[in-house]
Amino acid sequence: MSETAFAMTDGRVSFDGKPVLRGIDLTVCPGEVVALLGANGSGKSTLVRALLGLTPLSGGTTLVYGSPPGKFRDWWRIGYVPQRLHVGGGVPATVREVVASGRIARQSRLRRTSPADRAAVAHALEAVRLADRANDPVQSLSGGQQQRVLIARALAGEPDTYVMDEPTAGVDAGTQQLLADTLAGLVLDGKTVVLVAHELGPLEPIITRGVVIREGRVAHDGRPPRPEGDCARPGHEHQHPHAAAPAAGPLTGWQGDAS
Ligand SMILES: Nc1ncnc2c1ncn2[C@@H]1O[C@H](COP(=O)(O)OP(=O)(O)OP(=O)(O)O)[C@@H](O)[C@H]1O
Repeated sequence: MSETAFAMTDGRVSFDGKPVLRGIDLTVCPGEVVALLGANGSGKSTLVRALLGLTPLSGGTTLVYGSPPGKFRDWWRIGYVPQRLHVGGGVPATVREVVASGRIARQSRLRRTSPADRAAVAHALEAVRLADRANDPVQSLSGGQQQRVLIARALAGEPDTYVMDEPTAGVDAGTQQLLADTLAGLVLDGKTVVLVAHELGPLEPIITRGVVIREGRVAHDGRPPRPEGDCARPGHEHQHPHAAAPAAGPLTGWQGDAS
């Protein structure tokens, strides 16, 4: 089996005939910490979902550890933190239950929860500092705390590769630093990380590679570019296209050389 986490070649996605990804070539190797950057609506989330096979390609190919997503069986190797803050759906679930669901891909159909499962869940809850909320309904938590639950769910699965769609969106500075410290530990352990970010903030020191997406194409792939302009200022609010008209992102005007 290939140890290349993701390999997309000429990846294309269209929605209602409108091209959103227009020929993406992206390979992610073990131990890389890749930030997908770009303005609102440039296609970052679509790219992440296409890498995971959640959004089908309309052209090109993509492989997860050497297999097309539909044929990939070792999903425990991938820990996905989606962008949406809503967790638990309409079903009342405790924080612990949501985090424990991150172990499912590691469990066989017949095996009951093992001590290793319980230890991994406890460790994940500690890592995001939510152990004291473990028995609370997840809906009773703030948006930022719910984001930490999603991160803990991914941590609990002890995957080889983490895929995080804006893990720091809507979370306070302390939580951003907590996430950065947690990821730094994972990186030291040789884990692979692909994350979507609008502003790197405290994550910047651990990023090994920046991939800037502009209008569905890779505009830069190499050294993480430095943010510039108004959007780089502290306190800048990232806008989502679902909430408002598309806004310029911090890297919109970035024209640096690929390195
Ligand atoms: N399921 C969908 N159906 C139709 N259009 C979609 C769908 N998902 C995304 N789009 C559109 O595709 C484009 C890219 O969206 P995407 O969410 O991938 O961008 P993004 O770079 O992640 O943006 P943001 O930083 O705001 O999250 C946008 O114009 C968006 O409206």
